Amino acid sequence: MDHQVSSSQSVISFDKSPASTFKPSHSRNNSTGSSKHSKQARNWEVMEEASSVPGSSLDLSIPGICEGYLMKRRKYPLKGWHKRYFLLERGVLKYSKTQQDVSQRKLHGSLDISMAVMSVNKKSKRIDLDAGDNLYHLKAKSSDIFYIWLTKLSAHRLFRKNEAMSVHRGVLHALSLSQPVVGTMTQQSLSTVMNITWLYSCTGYFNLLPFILHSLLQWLEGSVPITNTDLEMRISMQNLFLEKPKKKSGKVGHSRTLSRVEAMGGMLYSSQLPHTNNSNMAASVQSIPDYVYSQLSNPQVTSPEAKKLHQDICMLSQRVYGSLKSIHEVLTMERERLRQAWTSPDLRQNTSHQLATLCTTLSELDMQSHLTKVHSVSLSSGSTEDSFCTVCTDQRTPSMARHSRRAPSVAESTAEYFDASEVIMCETSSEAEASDESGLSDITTTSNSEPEEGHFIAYLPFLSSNIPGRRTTLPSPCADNSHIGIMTILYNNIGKDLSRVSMPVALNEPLSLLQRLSEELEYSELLDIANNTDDPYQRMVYVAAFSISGYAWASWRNRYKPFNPVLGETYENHREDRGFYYISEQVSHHPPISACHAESENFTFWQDQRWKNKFWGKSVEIISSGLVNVTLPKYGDHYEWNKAVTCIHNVLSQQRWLEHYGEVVIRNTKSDECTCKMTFVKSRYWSSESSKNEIQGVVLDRAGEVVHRFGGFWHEGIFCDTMATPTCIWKPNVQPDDHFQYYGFSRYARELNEMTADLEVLLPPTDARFRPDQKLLEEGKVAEADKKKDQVEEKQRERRKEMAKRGEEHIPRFFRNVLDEAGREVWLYNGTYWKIRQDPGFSKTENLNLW
Ligand SMILES: CC(C)CCC[C@@H](C)[C@H]1CC[C@H]2[C@@H]3CC=C4C[C@@H](O)CC[C@]4(C)[C@H]3CC[C@]12C
Repeated sequence: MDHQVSSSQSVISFDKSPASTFKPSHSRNNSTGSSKHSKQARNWEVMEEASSVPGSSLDLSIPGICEGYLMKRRKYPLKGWHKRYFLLERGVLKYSKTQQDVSQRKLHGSLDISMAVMSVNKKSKRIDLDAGDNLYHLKAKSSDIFYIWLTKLSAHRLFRKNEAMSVHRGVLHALSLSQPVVGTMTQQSLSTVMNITWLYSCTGYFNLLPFILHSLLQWLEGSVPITNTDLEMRISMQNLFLEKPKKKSGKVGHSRTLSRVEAMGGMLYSSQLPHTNNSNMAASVQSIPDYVYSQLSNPQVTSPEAKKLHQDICMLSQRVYGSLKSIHEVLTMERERLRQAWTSPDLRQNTSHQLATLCTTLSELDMQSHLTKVHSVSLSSGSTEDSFCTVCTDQRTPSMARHSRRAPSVAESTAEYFDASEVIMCETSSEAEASDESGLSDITTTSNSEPEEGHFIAYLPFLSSNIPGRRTTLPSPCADNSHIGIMTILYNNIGKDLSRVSMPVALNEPLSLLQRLSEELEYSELLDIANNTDDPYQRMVYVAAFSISGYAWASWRNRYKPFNPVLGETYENHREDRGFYYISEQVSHHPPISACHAESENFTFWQDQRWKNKFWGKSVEIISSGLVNVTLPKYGDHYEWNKAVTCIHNVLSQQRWLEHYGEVVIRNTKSDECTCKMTFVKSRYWSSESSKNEIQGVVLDRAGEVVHRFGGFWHEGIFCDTMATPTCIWKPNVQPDDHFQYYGFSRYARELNEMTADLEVLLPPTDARFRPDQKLLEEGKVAEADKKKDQVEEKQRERRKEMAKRGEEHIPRFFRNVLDEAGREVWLYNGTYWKIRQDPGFSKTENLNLW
């Protein structure tokens, strides 16, 4: 039955102008707004959540099965479509290669469609289902098939919702049975609540569960009543998922009790309603929720049975709440234990011999030998003094240590600035210098060549060092933002470019995207190593590890978004300890483009970040277009690579999580000797947590033969087993214990927005550290920050209008727009920032007044 839809309902009547059958609610925003895209976006419609009238009787009849072939887009990064056999039954869409596979239950995947946002494109006969964790792109061969599926999918969604709603009404009903006449229902009601609770937790809706329990407690304690609409709203918001009970009888368990719930649900519509003191309740179906509500909101309980029921439910709720809390605590502890096991060398040694060898001995020895090499090479590069940016181990005289440094020799501009900053920095004592942070001794002992000279390389990768003089925490912890209805914001702005939507500041972290992008240099030591690795294939492995390391933040940073930089905003990051100078500028506002450039003795790094987002209903995909570039001066290499797709799953809920997927290819434009291909593996719906965030990569020679193989996880580390000895190439730094209270920031991220007295006089006023709303947020003044943010955005709009009036166009100050060899438009650093900073200084030049 190729491309035919079979349905257990013999005739399906459908309307080709589906307005009568379906309720598309919004057009979908598909991109950041090129005209082609917006045209495409107009063809997309987000199907409204199937809704039933509150209080009305629910149609619980099971819609007919629908099955047949559809085209399904292949899983990212694979391109194209393939034919798959689909079966839609009781609101669950399953698929496999053939009908036979489906009937033999050899499934490729399944999706609860009531959990999914459904968007359709009638023109291209496409149906997209986004269930947050799982995304299906489907296409029908003909309009007829398209409309049949659409009808069926809508019917099944409604069915699932009604089913959930009926259970919910059962709960309300059970709770309402506080009248003496139904006092005998106590046990039943309790087990109903128990089982609903169990079901909710089983289906993973921990977020709904505490709400129900909380509301229960509040109600029982006589404070706030549960409102029916509140619960219903939450259920529909969460797309509540409940398996239809199996109608087996006699077995003790949830299926049996559920039948009881159903029976109760049934009772709601029968004439046996409790009505002792409420004559107007009669048997009116419409007014039942009101009745329940009135009971719930009136905790004046009189009968002893009802009191007992209250107490029982109260105790039970508290117990369930308590045990959930302790489960959560145990899981948190377990996670912490695992984290420590991974990071602590002692525990690592206790794990398998192989791991210990891999992680500890080899990696550290290998890294040390590399770094020794790096350092000796740089020392021997014709300089009498240390040409590396090093930090003095003598903590009593940090400024003296700075004096002993000489300018790096690679870039003239860098060197000029370096000298200038030396003088100024030594004159001003920064608050940072007062810090008594230590941690240097650890490092000195592991560095085998430098300590006698009083120097060491500060960027040993596996040993998170406390650089003296930098803050280790933020001025204020982050405010909880879980109450902010992102759903409302997004849905009110459907069809709009999301980057244009102004969001409340409570959703922000106190960093701008320019600062965020500089985090990609957190592990710049990998490039230092690459620039001192003679073997081109090994070199490529380090470059690859560097490209991966720039994604490591994603496990911690899913609750807040960075500030959208204002046009003309800049950000510099001079890291003496890491030896690089980073500068970035917001060069375009719509579409947003952030250009950045970093330079050190061992590498030059630049990229312009243009990204568009695709909002699928539950998840947002961020697709970056600019290439990342790195040159290594010692070998004359110029590497360039694309970025993986970053997906924010469940963007609307607190179960948000980030994933990177796609193929990344690193090419050396100066030589085709070797190429690197990596796959950021997309997690599969049914795969375990432990296989998430995986990366596999190979380094190929000219003939396409594999020379090195590496792999691992972007949140855990990368190993290469084809080197002389299996080597751990990179491992992320340990997160500070209090990271949850501080936006999930790493040590490195906490330092980015730090303003020191010496910096304050050197930075241009356009630097992100001066952005007032961001500063206020950092200090925890959310309301003030919100107000200020509006002002900053308004000022930007005014500036744009003024310029348009004058017929002027904004010209970025430190980057210029050129075409690269492949004809792509790129933004390159014009080399002026550090020069101006040194002479005449930004205080003596004209700067944009951004805020
Ligand atoms: C609703 C809000 C609060 C949820 C949080 C959204 C966060 C996770 C989003 C908002 C903006 C996003 C960033 C936008 C642009 C880029 C550049 C790209 O090259 C890598 C991903 C990166 C860096 C994104 C990472 C994820 C991100 C930080």
